[in-house]
Amino acid sequence: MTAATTGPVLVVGVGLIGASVGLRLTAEGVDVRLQDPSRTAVALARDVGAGRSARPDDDEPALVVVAAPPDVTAGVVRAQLEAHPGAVVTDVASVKGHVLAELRASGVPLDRYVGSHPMAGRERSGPSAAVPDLFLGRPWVIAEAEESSADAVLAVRALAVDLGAVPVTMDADAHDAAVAAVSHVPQVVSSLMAARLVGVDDAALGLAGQGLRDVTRIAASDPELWTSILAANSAAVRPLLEALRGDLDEVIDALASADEADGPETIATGVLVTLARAIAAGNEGVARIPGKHGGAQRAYEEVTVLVPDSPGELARLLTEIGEAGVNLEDLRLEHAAGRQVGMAAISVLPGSAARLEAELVERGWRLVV
Ligand SMILES: NC(=O)C1=CN([C@@H]2O[C@H](COP(=O)(O)OP(=O)(O)OC[C@H]3O[C@@H](n4cnc5c(N)ncnc54)[C@H](O)[C@@H]3O)[C@@H](O)[C@H]2O)C=CC1
Ligand SMILES: O=C(O)C(=O)Cc1ccc(O)cc1
Repeated sequence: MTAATTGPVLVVGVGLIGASVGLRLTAEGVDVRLQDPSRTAVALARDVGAGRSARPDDDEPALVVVAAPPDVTAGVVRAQLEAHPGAVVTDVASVKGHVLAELRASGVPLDRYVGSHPMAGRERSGPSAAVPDLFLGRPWVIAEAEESSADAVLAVRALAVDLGAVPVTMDADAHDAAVAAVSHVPQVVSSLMAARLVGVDDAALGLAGQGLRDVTRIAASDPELWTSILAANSAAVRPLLEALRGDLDEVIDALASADEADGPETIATGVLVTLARAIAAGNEGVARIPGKHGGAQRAYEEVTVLVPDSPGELARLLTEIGEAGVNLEDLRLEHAAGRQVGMAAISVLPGSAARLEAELVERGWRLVV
């Protein structure tokens, strides 16, 4: 066993996140027990290999991981602190300030409690969507409170590391402001955008490309979970949405002026620059998103290859890129609706694209140029 987490670990709430924690810890040889008000969820989590059902006569857990919906998390954490007086208790709820405030108000001693939040998820929920590598390389926020003991903090950091994540220390309020900007507001924007597609006719949707897919990917998320997250982080999310509404109003006003004009020359002064600034500000923002290894985003070169839609073709392409001695930095697949071919956009280090293109053409691949 290589894990620093020795267990036993009790996972309370065995949906996507809880069962993913259990899967990885079980694979590391840790004794994991599963508990959930849904007996089906427990049985399913057990079946996928996340651990075994908790029993009333179990010995005491060393660590309890609460992975229940955010609105019930504080109550469940409190019950676990009281039920297991020797255990460290953490929770993984997406909002931290609300949970901590509720726990403080309850008066329960918090030395054995350390809130946390893995920045990893999927659009699907429940134990059947669990995967052991969900947290690999992802940030895991450790939102220690003033009351948290050093030992408890160490145990939760060790858990994050054992799950392959990268622990990041932040206090609860800073965490909530950060996730409002990088996770919660993007969810609202994506959902609202996707909702606008409901009335769009099929012919128009057939023209959709990767741009629309990129903007709406997370709109497939679970409505119940996100209702709970947004309600619990309303104080941090609302001002950002108000600022966004201001930006939208500026763009709408500019478009209204452009609409009234007969051509670019007659558009009122300042209108076009408003539009250009909106897009340029987006360029500036997107350049700030860290790249795949967490550092500043790198400018990769991209080679786009047509891949026949038949078994083994993508694997053959990847093998041949390796044989060409070029390191694949990233891979994006695009599917053209109704066509028997896909497009693989291969990101490579600057300076490598021309060589890779030549190698692939020589091997008979068709490139999109
Ligand atoms: N889904 C995601 O992408 C991420 C979710 N989180 C957080 O993880 C937590 C769990 O989310 P998911 O696993 O996605 O949800 P899920 O819906 O897959 O699973 C939640 C589980 O909690 C159980 N549950 C409900 N009430 C409970 C209670 N009172 N006590 C114990 N268990 C209870 C449910 O029966 C269900 O099995 C949430 O707090 C969420 O904010 C954190 C990071 C990412
Ligand atoms: O937001 C993201 O980028 C995700 O990867 C999914 C996610 C959803 C909810 C969370 O609390 C944390 C992460």
